[in-house]
Amino acid sequence: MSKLELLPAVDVRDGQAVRLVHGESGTETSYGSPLEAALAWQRSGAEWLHLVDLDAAFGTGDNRKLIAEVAGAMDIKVELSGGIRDDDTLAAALATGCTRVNLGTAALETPEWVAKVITEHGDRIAVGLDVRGTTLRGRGWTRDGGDLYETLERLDSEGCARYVVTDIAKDGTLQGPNLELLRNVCAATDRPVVASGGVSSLDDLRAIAALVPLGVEGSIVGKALYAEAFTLEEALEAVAR
Ligand SMILES: O=C(O)c1ccccc1NCC(=O)[C@H](O)[C@H](O)COP(=O)(O)O
Repeated sequence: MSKLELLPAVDVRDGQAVRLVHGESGTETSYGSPLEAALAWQRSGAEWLHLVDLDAAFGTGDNRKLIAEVAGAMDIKVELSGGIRDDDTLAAALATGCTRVNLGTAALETPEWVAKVITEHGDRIAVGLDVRGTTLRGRGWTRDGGDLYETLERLDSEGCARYVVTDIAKDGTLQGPNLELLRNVCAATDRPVVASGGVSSLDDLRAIAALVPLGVEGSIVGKALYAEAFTLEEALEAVAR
């Protein structure tokens, strides 16, 4: 059985590494330099970094230069998210050398473009399914964007390689992941799923790791690491077997 991949998160707002609650603008707690945070996760043994440009996601500008600097400084794999919605933003994201990008809003608002870039870039494209209940949210999670399972069926048929599934109600709250949502999404698709939102403890990570046989491939971890609920070394050890 494969082990669960862990993706420590660095979410960037106004040049700073921050954590949000429910992904809401205005709830930021700042954790300083994004580059320092990313390098710290790399030194701690991370194999992946989940890097988010929150300003690009919210439409309040972007941190493009800084994001490219952070991605370029990494020796590990990088998943890049936030505001990637057209040819220009996709080209800039891919040019950072990241392993893959995570499209959110575009999958809801410009499905033809997303189908095209899935065909062009294969598994360098993942789609973020950010939900409240079973309703998808776009534009930095501020607008409704359709039904989770209908969208999943469409993206599957277009060849989408993997999904990053976030329960917004859990995100940044340290309330534990939505395991039922993860099980339901895994039952609806044969593509790998990356879990996101709510991880609070090593037991949460073990519970997500138990879903690997169902199709969960990885878990993003944000707030719990910054709040020092556990160390990344402990997390990697917890999911190593
Ligand atoms: O990923 C995005 O595009 C995004 C857009 C708007 C608000 C938040 C966004 N991402 C947040 C994350 O990816 C978090 O880092 C991740 O879900 C970790 O959550 P947690 O472990 O609960 O801090």
